Formats: sequence, C-alpha cells, structure tokens
Amino acid sequence: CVCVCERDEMGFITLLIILFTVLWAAVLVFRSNSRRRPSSAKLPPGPYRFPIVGNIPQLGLNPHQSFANLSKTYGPLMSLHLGSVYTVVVSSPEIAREVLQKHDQVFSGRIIGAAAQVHDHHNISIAYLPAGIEWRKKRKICREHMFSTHRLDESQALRREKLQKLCDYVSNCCGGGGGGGGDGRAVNIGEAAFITSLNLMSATLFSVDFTDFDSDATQDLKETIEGVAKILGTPNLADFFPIFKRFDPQGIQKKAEFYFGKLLGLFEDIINQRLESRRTVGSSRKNDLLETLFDLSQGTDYDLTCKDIKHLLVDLFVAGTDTTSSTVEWAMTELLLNPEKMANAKNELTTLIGKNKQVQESDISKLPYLRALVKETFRYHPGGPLLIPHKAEDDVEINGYTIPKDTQILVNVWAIGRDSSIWSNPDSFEPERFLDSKVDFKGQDFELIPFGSGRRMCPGLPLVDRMLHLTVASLIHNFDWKLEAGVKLDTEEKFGLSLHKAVPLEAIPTKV
Ligand code: HEM
Repeated sequence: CVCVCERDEMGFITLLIILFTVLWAAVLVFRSNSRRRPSSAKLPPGPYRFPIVGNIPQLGLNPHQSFANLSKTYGPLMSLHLGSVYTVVVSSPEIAREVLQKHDQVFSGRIIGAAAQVHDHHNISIAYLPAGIEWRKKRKICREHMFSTHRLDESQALRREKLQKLCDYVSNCCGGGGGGGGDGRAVNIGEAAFITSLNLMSATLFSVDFTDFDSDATQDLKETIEGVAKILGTPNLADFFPIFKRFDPQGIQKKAEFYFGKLLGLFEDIINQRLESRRTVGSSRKNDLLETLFDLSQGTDYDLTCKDIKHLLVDLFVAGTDTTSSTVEWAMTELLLNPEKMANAKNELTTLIGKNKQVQESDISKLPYLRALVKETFRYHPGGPLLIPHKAEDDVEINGYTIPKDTQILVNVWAIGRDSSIWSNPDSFEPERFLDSKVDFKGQDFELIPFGSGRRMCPGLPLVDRMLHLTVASLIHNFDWKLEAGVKLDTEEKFGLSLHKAVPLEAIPTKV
C-alpha cells in the first residue's frame, strides 16, 4: 500500500512538473515573441500558428517540401513560428539575392542548435562561428591554403588514385570476375560514393586512405560521420523550446557528445601521429593540407591551435562527405531513371575522352553534357535544401516587411529549383536545359544556389567541382548499370543535414 501511494504521489508530482513546465514554456514563448517584435513591425505573412507549438505540426518529415507548399499560398517571404523560434522562409531567387547578397552581412549569423554545442564545437567551428575575425581567418585558410587552384592541382594525383580504387571495387562487383559476363553483385552506390568521398577528402587533407571498401573500420567511420550529420539534421525540441535544453528530451545532445567525441578522438590520433613523424629526423614531408595547417600554426598570424585543426577537420568531413556522396547517388538515380540521358553522357565521354582512357580533372571543362548533368542534379536534388540556417544580426527591411533581429532564415533552395515560373518542366530531369545557358552554381545565379551565396557560401565548392564530376564520370564511363530484377526505382527523399534518397540506390554494374 505504501508503494502504491508513493507511486501515485510520484506520478502526480511528475504531472505537476510537466504542467508547470508547459505553462512556463508558454509564458516564455509569448514574452520572447512579443519582446522581439516592435508593435509597428509588419512581418511577412504566414500560416495560422497553433498555441505554444506554433507551426511545428506543419513541418512534416520533409520540411523543405512542406515549406514549398506553404509558400505557394503565403509567398516567397513567409513567417513561421517553430516553438519559440521565429523563422522566415525565403523561396524566390529575387529575395534570396536580397538576403544573401544585398544584406549579406546582416544575415551572416547562424542559429546554433544544442547538438552543435557539444565539445565546445560552436565556439571553434567555421560553420557556426559568427562572421567575425576568427571565422574570417578560417575561411581564409580554406580559400588560400586548402581549396585554391594551386593546392588542388597539387593533390590531384592522389584523388585519381582514390577513384581508381572505386573503379576496382566496382569491377569486382561485375559479373564474370570483372569481365562483364554472368550476373554481377549490386553496388550500394551511395555507400561506395561515400567511401570514395571520404578517401578523396582524406587524401586531399592528410594523404591517407581512411577506409577500405567492405571493411569494419569503414563501416564504423561511415556511421560516425553519418551519426554527426544525422544528429545535426534532426529537429530538436530543445531548440524550439530552449528551456528543455537541460533535459535533453530526445537524447540528441547525448548522442552528439558521443559521435563528436569519437570523431575528434580520431583526428587527434592522426594529428599526433603526424606531429611525431615531423619530429623524426629524416622522415619525408607530406605535401598535404594537414602539413599546411601545421605550418600555419607556427609563427603566423593565424594563431591556429591543435583544437582549431581538429574541429576544422570535423567541419570539413561532416560538411563535405555526405553532401558529395548523396549528390552522386542522386545523379546516378536520375541517369538510371532516364536511360537516354545516361546514353548522352556516356557518348560524350566515349567521343571526347576515348574508350579505354580515364577522365582527368583537366578534362571536366571540355565535357559540357557532364557539367550540365551535374547542374541539373543540383537544381533537382540540392544537397542542402534549406542551406544551413542563417540568423538576422539586426532588424532589416525586405520587400516592405520587417525581419526582426535574431530571426532564423531558411533559404528554400529546393523550392527555387522546382519553381515552374523559373524552370520549364521543373519536375523532369533535363540536363539539356543547361547546355545553352550560362547559369552556374557558383553563387551568382540565384535560381541555382546549392552552395549558397555571399560570405557564408560553401568554401568546399572548388573541391566538390572536381570530386563530383570525376566520380560520376568514372562510374558511367567505365560501367553499364542496371537494376536488380523486380526493383522499382523512386526519388523519395529523406530530410537531414544533407538530402538523402529515402531508399538507397543499388545497381548492378557491367564492365564496359
Ligand atoms: C555536393 C557537395 C556540397 C554541397 C551541396 C554543399 C553545400 C553547402 C551549403 C548549402 C552550405 C551552407 C551555405 C549557407 O549557409 O549559406 C555549406 C557550407 C559549408 N560547407 Fe559545403 N557543400 C558541399 C561540400 C562541401 C565540401 C567538400 C566541403 C569541405 C571539404 C564543405 C565545407 C563546408 C563548410 C565548412 C561550410 C560552412 C561555411 C560557413 O558557415 O562559413 N562543403 N555547404
């Protein structure tokens, strides 16, 4: 009897705590919303918001799609209330230009979720630092010392070697021992592309092969990077209602601690090994970006510490691998769904490169169909459909509406890519639309901004430009692809830090 009473009492107390917390949240949301907005401010229009939760129920599993639908009613500058986070969604090239170019500086802030705050990451990370002196230094390192044409040219042989590994792996999956006869083994293209991106990145950054196809270590590393990306891309109640942060109701912060910790530990080991080898007399100097970072950490104005290097590597791997490999997977999915486009791309490679020759980075500019195919993939399946959330650092007026300081800004690149007032037949995959067009994805043409634009634009673009074209070209130039019997291919999406295919693409290769 005592136990039952105690349990009832505990249950009641828990209920009281929950009720009190919800009421407290409601009061705080109301107060923060009313404090943030001057009464005279004319905010962008938006859908009805429910009490306390606001528009969270309208997010759905694919928020970029839900926002695209809502913006058909409320326009290209739309207000939403995600719990206590006042959010504005941008869905047209004109307004994207206003936000990312004209008012670039004001909108250069970042909204930082609880998951990015573990291991002090947000205070060091290039992706989360405010656009001030520290951030500028790191961007400069990326621009001048990591992704400059000169640096990338120096490491291109390493990337060629890693692509050969991909081709060898796929060859082994071909029927008849790689000779093209018999039934082959289906390749999980996203996974193979992920391992290749990982290897291309680790070759460029620190001259090592991180992984082998099919090994346990590969799986472990893949899961860790995907774990970080997944955690950063999962909507967190604690971000919508900061008072829940200390309770971590979905366990997101705990998982983030774990995955970030694992990745930071791995990079620390690599850094320590390299420092050891630099101290060893007679050991040869590596010609990679880690070496450059060490050089910059000594006697320069960059003031780079080992902690900075570790977190920078986390940023580059997390931001760079998953996005690149999912883009390869989307490109291959569309080519398998559209055999005539696949034939066009193959014909171009056969004609301009030659049957038994490998594509080189210097060939990319000579392959217009391949370039158009990659642009079309970015239009239709942008890796970051809402960019990384920006934050208004001050009150700004856009199109006659006030965007209050601290507003979260989401640029719906996905919606812009599928807008029928911009693109003819937006729901069909047509690389040809780019053949006679000057539109490019380098941040100047706001109808195609998969890397963003302005000061927060993706710094990895020059590397992606090489890795992506070369990976897709290698897969289609060296192999024919078919689906397993009975498999139906679709283009269902799964939202996260990068936009994945909901059902992974598996296809059987045959050696050409
Ligand atoms: C297909 C591949 C990729 C796509 C589609 C992509 C896309 C993006 C997007 C949309 C942003 C946010 C821009 C904004 O918020 O305005 C971003 C930021 C970033 N990307 Fe990429 N990215 C890719 C590959 C890479 C690679 C390979 C690297 C590095 C090796 C990289 C490093 C970064 C970093 C560090 C940021 C944060 C920049 C900042 O906040 O200042 N990305 N990327």
